[in-house]
Amino acid sequence: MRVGIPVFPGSNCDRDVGWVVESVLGHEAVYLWHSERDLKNVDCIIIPGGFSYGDYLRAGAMAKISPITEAICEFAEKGGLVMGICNGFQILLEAGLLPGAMLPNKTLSFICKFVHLRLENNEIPFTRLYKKGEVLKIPIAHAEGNYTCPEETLKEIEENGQVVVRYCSPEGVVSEDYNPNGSLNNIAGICNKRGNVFGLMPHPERASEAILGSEDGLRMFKSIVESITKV
Ligand SMILES: NC(=O)CC[C@H](N)C(=O)O
Repeated sequence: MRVGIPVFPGSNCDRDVGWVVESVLGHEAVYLWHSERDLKNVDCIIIPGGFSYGDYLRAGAMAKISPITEAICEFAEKGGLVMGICNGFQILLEAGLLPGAMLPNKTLSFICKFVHLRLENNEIPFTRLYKKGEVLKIPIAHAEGNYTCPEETLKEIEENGQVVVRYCSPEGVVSEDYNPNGSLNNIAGICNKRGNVFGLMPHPERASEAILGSEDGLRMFKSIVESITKV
């Protein structure tokens, strides 16, 4: 399988995602430079974390108009699988592939730590190897992860099952005490209505090997592989 990993000036998790794809899973990572429009026949796209274009204006606001993002939007419209991690999620929001927007964290600081997530939807291609209600330990590292959207959108995404992961306690309790950044309804990741585009603030690639303190993120990558190779 060929996994496309877009690289923007300021991306800093592209090689980490590439490591998981190649060294942990044994698939091919294809790096796609931001000024290219050719997706090089990849099977799926994983937009990595980082600070695309220095997070100027707003995180993801400049990346949304780069040629590679236009190509990714066309790929997603045709049903291609696109996952955005952290800055990748911010780019998907800015590009309109996912609903809502990010505000600065409620603490107004950069937060880098392990958090717990409750898996709310295991019926999309990115989470099929998890159990619904499972608690995952995966780290966050961001300054703009405070998810917001209009009230009607929130109602819609909740009713459609588009909230895929939520910040929670180690026991799986969702409460304000375990909301690191102020996100509405403790939202950590959402998908589009069709389920082929998924964005999350936590970094599954940083929780894909035991030596990193958790392997709970690995099944997201394995789920994508399975969805593509075993449809
Ligand atoms: N880890 C990342 O992707 C970086 C975070 C992001 N650009 C922010 O600070 O909000």
